[in-house]
Amino acid sequence: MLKKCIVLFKWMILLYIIMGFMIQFLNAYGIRIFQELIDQVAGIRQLNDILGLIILYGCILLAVSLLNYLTEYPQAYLSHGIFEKLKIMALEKVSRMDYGAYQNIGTGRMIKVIENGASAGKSIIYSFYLEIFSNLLPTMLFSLLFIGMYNIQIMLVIAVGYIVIFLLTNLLLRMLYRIKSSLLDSQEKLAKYSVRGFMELVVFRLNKRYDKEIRRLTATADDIVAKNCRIRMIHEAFFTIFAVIVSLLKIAVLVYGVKQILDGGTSIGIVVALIMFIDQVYTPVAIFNVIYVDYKLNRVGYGRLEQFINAPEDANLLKGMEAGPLSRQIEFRDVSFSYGDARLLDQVSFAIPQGTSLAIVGLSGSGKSTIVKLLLGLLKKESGSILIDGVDIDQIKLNSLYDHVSYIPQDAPIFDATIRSNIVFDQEMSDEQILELLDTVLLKVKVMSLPEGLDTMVGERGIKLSGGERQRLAFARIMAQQRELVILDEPVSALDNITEQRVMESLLNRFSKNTLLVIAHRLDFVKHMDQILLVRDGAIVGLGTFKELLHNSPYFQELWDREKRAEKERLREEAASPASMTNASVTGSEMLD
Ligand SMILES: Nc1ncnc2c1ncn2[C@@H]1O[C@H](COP(=O)(O)OP(=O)(O)OP(=O)(O)O)[C@@H](O)[C@H]1O
Repeated sequence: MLKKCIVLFKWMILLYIIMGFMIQFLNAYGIRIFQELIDQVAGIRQLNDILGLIILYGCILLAVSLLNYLTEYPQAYLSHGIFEKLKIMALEKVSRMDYGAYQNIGTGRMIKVIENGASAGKSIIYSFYLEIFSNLLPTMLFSLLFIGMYNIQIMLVIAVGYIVIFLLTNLLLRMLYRIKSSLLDSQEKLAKYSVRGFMELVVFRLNKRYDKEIRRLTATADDIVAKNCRIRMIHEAFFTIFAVIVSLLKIAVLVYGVKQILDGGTSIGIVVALIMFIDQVYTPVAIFNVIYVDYKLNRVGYGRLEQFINAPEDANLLKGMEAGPLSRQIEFRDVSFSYGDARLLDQVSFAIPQGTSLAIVGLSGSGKSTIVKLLLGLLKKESGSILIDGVDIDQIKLNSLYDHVSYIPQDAPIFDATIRSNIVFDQEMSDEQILELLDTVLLKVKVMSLPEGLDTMVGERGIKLSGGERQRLAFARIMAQQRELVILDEPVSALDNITEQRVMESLLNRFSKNTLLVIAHRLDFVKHMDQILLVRDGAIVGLGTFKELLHNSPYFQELWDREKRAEKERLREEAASPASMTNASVTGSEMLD
């Protein structure tokens, strides 16, 4: 990933490095000219005699200032560009990621891993490699070159000082490593818990979870603060030790230089230049040691992003046979599936001819959504075959299959965008066409009453809409798509009876020629489907029409009786409560408007 980034930004990187070399050459050359100036001033009384040298020195200083300003552009471009690009690459990864691996990571942790990792990746390229090549290397190179011209022995002393500093840093490095690694753990934990708290306001508030969550977060935050303080103190200890070593070195050079001046072996200008060069040559050493520590630490953060980037991908997404228009049938043949070690589906077989409808019914947790996710290729079967027009799903390029499938998942079928975008995605559709669809799902009046109409933002996961409105908006989307296979997971769970009936009639009419697969809890709802698949604890225990199952399957009869009893109970309660009657009729009449 980092290599990809470097290749992507190669021209800007090259420009940045060339500018760095130019600046550092001019800096070193400037010190050299300054030394000549000092030495000439000692013997010359006329300003005119050294005016040329002063002008040259001034020009160098101006050129350095201008170049420093100009490097701001590649600096800003690279630091922000690399950071954002890494985050985009992470999203690209999510687009190809194996669904099971995605489920395992969790959103809060994933966001933190990506943020931390992208920031660490940016620092590795920008604050480490580029800093070395555009600043430290040229500074050291030109400084050593110019020092070597004055005195080879001093060059050697500088080299020894460098080794001492390097060894010291390595010691500190080991300590920092351990703290930083556990710091990342705490930060990811904090992100996980806070994202959970931010997203689940209603559940947390009603269950009074916030106090406990905040206490837990506070403890984690305290831990993060303490670790950051320790990291800072170790960092700063390094700087202090470094400053002491450089000061000692400067004093030694001063003593040695003054002695040489007194013995007539050197000039004042050269001693001043040497002191200036010590700063020049050691600053990169100091910076290198710090950025090396940071680099090692950033490797920890980036390593986590790399782990995420290396998570298994869905091999079928972009590879395999192109799926044409679905024309024959979908068939599950002895399909088994486990979540980890827990076997859920055991040798499931059924078929849906093209253009017919199938309902999957069964108690909660029996495996209905899992069957659908297997059919969508999100989850991968353990054994058996899932045949789409006779071709196993493992051989099909899923991206091409998705052109022929509409799917509404159980929860959050809506994303954070406008009502219009939630329906059309990339299709070209006029407002009239969109409103016609909204009319079919009984949402037109509601949308027209909104100040921003179709351009109303629905909020994260459609939070500004009711549960039923979210479902109906998703229906409008699949009606706009008109694909051959339509899969609905609990499509009417949030609708009242009247709305459910009307919306479902529209849906079944519109999709009468399509293959329709519906997961439903209410059996009443699936009476008119061509086939009903009855699932119990991951096994198929019945397949047939509503009437057939009612005759042949005691389990189906039991579920149907239970539903009838519950319905009667509900009606009795409604009859006994005038308030609820009024409410029910208000809801219904609103919908019928
Ligand atoms: N990612 C997962 N990891 C482990 N177990 C899972 C996972 N997803 C689902 N399960 C388990 O698999 C079983 C079947 O889940 P599934 O969602 O298919 O049930 P369902 O019949 O659709 O239920 P419902 O009607 O409540 O939506 C459940 O017991 C569930 O806890």
